[in-house]
Amino acid sequence: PSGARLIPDFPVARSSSPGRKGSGKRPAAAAAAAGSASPRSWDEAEAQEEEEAVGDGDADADGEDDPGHWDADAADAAAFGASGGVRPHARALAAEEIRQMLEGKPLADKMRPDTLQDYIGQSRAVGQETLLRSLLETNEIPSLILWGPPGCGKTTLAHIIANNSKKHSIRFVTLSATNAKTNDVRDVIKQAQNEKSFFKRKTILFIDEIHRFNKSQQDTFLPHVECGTITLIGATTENPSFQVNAALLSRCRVIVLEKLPVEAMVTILMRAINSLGIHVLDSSRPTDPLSHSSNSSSEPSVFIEDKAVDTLAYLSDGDARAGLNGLQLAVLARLCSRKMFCKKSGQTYSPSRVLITENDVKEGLQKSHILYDRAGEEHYNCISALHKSMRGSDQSASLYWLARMLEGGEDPLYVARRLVRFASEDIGLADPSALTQAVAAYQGCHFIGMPECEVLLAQCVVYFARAPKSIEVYSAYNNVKACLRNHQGPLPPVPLHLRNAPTRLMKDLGYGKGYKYNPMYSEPVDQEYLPEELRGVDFFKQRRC
Ligand SMILES: Nc1ncnc2c1ncn2[C@@H]1O[C@H](COP(=O)(O)OP(=O)(O)OP(=O)(O)O)[C@@H](O)[C@H]1O
Repeated sequence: PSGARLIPDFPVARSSSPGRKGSGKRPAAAAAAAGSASPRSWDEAEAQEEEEAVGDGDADADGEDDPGHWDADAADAAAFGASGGVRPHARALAAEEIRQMLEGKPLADKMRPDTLQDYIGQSRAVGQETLLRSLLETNEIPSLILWGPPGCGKTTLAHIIANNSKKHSIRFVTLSATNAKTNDVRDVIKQAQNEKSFFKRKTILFIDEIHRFNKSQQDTFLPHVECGTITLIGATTENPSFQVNAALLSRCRVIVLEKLPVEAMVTILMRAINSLGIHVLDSSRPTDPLSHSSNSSSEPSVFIEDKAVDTLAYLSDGDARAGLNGLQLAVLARLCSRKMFCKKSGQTYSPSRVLITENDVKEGLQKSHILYDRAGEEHYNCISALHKSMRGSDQSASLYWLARMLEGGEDPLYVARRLVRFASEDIGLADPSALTQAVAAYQGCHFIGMPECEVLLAQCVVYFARAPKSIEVYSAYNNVKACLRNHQGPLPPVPLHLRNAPTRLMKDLGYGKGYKYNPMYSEPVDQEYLPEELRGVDFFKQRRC
């Protein structure tokens, strides 16, 4: 992926990053910091303020003891020398101010854009030339299904539509299929009918995670979408062709949102970083003059390494919520550990700089559980570990890998599908009811969703770990497939006696001739079922034919 080159693996200490110096290329975060990202803040006035050149310093030359703390004098003397790559952004904010801004509501919610202008990426769905964009601009909102991976901006797009609709006196009601009941939907529809008939007001109903509604719950909307009582906007991470009723789907426009690319993630993160008044250290410009902080308070300023931003953008895997929350955790953890550090060492002196390093953001991501990458390698590693643990009849390990996936946000249906496969591949005829168990677990997960379905999967996983195993059928079937693959020349014809003969002509050609209908015989029937050239082959015994 393009993002891979954004995070070359070089040590934290700037003095040991010749690769970056030499390449002359600036990482995405530094490039964004240098100009393009438009600062946004909770306080618009602050964001408008002219950028000031603030802060200076660098990490400890070895970056080991406590890379997050250093003081201006030490930094000046470090390898970075009297120069550095501090990229100025918004007004210098003190660490304490930043900590207060980060407490409470998740950063991702605070940063949720209100307008399409601030909505990053997704140009295929809502770019300038798209139909949806013109519809949104003229406030002609069709019923929509927003389909895309987590954190790519589905709810945000709905939020932007809601903002716009309110300006045009359109009601916007939000329900989440994770906790709404059918009666809640009925109430919304009833109110929408009243609003429509008495006040001629339209209602847009946004249902988050619409795939969690079962088919009959989805049927509740159908007539009301049809007659225009409500405009439905559903958001789903699941393929709507399987998870949304066909009839409902045909009345909605499906908008496919994509995983945010690394560049878009950098822009989103940089906006948050600017809003917080955190400064980015540009490692590609080691000779920039280090200016002293313009922060008037005695509190330290907060800095982040540009490679930390790039790493965050890359590891967030297109999920802006994960990236922003990872940033929030990294900054908060670093600010809190600064306090602890001072306490522990009994210092009264507070370090004048706080640096967020690449390691801090990696830890932040781990804490927000997103290092479990649902689309990438970790997804396959964990399912493989689960499969092997069940095969090895280790029930504890099986439960562990199951929980690792589910707690990491894995789709329970993905796990359930693997269990169906395992039931036949590894247990097979040693316990044929395993297949029934797996299919039942799949259906149960489909009915009740997470988190309730986790115990269904846990039960099935333990059943499978404890079950006797047989690969007899699986191996025999593989032998048959190998036989077909290795066959030279045209495949042998189906023996005439095994062919059906529904017409006179076929009978005349010998179809079905000599076939012995088994139920007519009380003793075992001597009859060939394989093609002539395979006579005597036993796929259950041999590995290859
Ligand atoms: N395209 C975007 N532009 C700017 N910010 C975005 C964008 N997409 C997501 N974000 C940020 O990420 C946060 C989470 O996004 P959002 O809630 O829209 O994701 P979602 O696709 O609905 O995810 P989920 O399926 O997990 O509910 C938002 O609050 C916002 O701060």
